[in-house]
Amino acid sequence: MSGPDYGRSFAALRAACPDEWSAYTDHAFVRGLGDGTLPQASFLHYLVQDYVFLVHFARAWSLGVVKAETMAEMKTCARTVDALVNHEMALHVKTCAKAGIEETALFSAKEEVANLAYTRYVIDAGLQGDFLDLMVALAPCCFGYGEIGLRLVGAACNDTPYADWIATYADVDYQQVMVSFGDMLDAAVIRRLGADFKATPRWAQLQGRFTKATELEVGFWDMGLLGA
Ligand SMILES: Cc1ncc(CO)c(N)n1
Repeated sequence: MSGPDYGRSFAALRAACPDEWSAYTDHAFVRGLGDGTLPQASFLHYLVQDYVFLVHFARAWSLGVVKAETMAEMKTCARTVDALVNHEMALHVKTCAKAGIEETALFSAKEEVANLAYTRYVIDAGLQGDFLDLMVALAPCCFGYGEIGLRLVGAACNDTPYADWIATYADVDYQQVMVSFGDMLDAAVIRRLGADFKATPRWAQLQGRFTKATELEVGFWDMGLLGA
């Protein structure tokens, strides 16, 4: 199954871990969002955890500003922090408010282990490694949700209660952020590893980080299903 065009680096990373990638993007939780069969309690449980996730995820992207080597890299990272904290999280705040959960409760929600493991893995990739280590650890989250959003919005079921969630990730603004992230990632990879990046020893290590982050996304969906 091919995905949206978010650049060469992402296409190569995704193609090298097909099992992990489909376990993530075609997870039972995702199917339940698409056909509306996901229990509301599971969804709310996930969404509260995802708010906490986005707090730490925004911290990880902020580290990208610190590790950037070009103005284009810095701008993409700064823009993504803005998109996360000022746009994507609005979905969580609005949806939870309708269910009677206030934003202060979201901010102080108890973080589950699968959630904590994921974001701290990403932050550590950036602390221990360089800009590329950080970017490939961030990539599955961003591109995966872009791919899921596009697939679900094109699917038949119109009466899923999760249409707002789907619309957030299928939205042209989110998709545009993904396309520019993909362009920036390609440029960052070529700048550091050269056009033949896939032949470098470094690429195998970066692939390992991407695959691990993809596995941690699967764990996040599992947590969402179990928590309700
Ligand atoms: C767990 C997770 N992965 C990716 C995204 C997309 O930003 C999200 N909101 N949550």
